[in-house]
Amino acid sequence: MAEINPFKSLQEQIDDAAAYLDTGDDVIERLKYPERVLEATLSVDMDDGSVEQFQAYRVQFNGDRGPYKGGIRYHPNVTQAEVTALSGWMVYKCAVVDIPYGGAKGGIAFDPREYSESEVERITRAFAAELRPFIGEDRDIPAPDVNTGQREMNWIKDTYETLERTTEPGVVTGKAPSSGGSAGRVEATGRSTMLTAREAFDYLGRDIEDVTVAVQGYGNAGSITAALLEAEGATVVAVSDSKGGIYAADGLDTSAVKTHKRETGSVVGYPDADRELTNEELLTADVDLLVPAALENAVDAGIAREVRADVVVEAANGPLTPNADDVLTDRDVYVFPDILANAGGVTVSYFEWVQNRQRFAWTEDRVNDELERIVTEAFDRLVDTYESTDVPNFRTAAYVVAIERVADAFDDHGNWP
Ligand SMILES: NC(=O)C1=CN([C@@H]2O[C@H](COP(=O)(O)OP(=O)(O)OC[C@H]3O[C@@H](n4cnc5c(N)ncnc54)[C@H](O)[C@@H]3O)[C@@H](O)[C@H]2O)C=CC1
Ligand SMILES: O=C(O)CCC(=O)C(=O)O
Repeated sequence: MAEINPFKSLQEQIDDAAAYLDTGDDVIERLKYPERVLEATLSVDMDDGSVEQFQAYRVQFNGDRGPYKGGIRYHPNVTQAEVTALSGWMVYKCAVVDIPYGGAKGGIAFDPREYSESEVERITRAFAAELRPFIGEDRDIPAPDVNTGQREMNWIKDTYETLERTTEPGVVTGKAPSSGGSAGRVEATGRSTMLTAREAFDYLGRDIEDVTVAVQGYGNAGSITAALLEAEGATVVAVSDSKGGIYAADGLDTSAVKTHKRETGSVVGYPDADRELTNEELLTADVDLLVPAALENAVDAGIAREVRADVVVEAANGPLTPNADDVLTDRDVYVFPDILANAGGVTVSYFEWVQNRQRFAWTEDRVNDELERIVTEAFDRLVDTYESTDVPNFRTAAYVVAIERVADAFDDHGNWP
């Protein structure tokens, strides 16, 4: 497959939506490019006494609606183009669910599984020290993404607070509750994916209890989506991770699969599966709902022609190439986009930030109720836009809603010469 630049995909998505908006071309052009890119080379001491260098990025794409917000990814394939796309998707995601943030994203190009815990800590603290002048609870607020979680967020908060000689828990979200993290943040991304799927099948007049599901990627987003869909009565028949997939016609026990992955490092080898699947077999499995929950560009046009699910709900950011999107639209497959379906993560990050600023912790029930309200309202707004305009699909509907909100904020605050 030819390499697809995710930043170009983002720009195409914006252009697709712009055709349905009155927003001026000059504003649309501005909304297609990042405001600021930080690239840092981190020189870090390794356990054996050597020094290794790591490329790190933080892209602040747009701050018209509030402080920059978005996760930090550790992965060998991290590039400036990828981080830029991810930062742009954050802008439109925050706008779709109407929370008061702009968008940013960060990443370090390395595989943390190849390093000791103390090496990962030094790499993270080195990055936090470089980020220090650019972040802050009113400026730019990092959070977890692929291969990062509470541990890394706690280190970033501690490094920042130590260097700034302050306490500012809202400088990052996705922290452990002991460091000011919110109840429900770990589950939040999967919860919004489940809520989007539930609303989608309801909208299509179908019972979630009759739905079979395949989930690509069994990390934070994928495994929680699978568990919450199972709790809603859906049957999760196929899941995968970077080592391969598994299938069980009568349904997998999502919790037992998670335990197996924790103990062995993969879903592969789970003893109660009927058989193993390749990545492509998983994406084209005969199911009602496909949830891509791994990385960008997982589904290209060739795979899209073979997808048998008639509903796709994106837990990952950018899992479909633009051509795959076109193929699925032509085939009348409903795609509910990432900027709605995985927005639960940043929404509960927002709740965490509010709690940090108020020094007042919410209960998990309150977090989940507020999240459900925000996701269902955003879903309804997308449906209204989809039905009242000529947009071809829910992704374009989502960008129409989001771009309008960002452009309004830009218009309202005016421009510098
Ligand atoms: N963690 C969060 O709060 C949020 C995550 N997301 C997005 O969700 C996606 C997954 O992120 P997380 O679950 O946080 O990461 P994670 O690191 O917890 O899990 C990623 C999973 O994807 C699997 N994977 C990687 N390559 C694969 C492949 N080719 N085929 C099948 N599985 C593969 C990995 O083995 C792992 O199980 C990313 O696109 C991320 O940007 C979006 C919103 C928030
Ligand atoms: O929780 C956050 O602030 C951002 C999560 C994230 O990186 C994402 O939604 O892709």
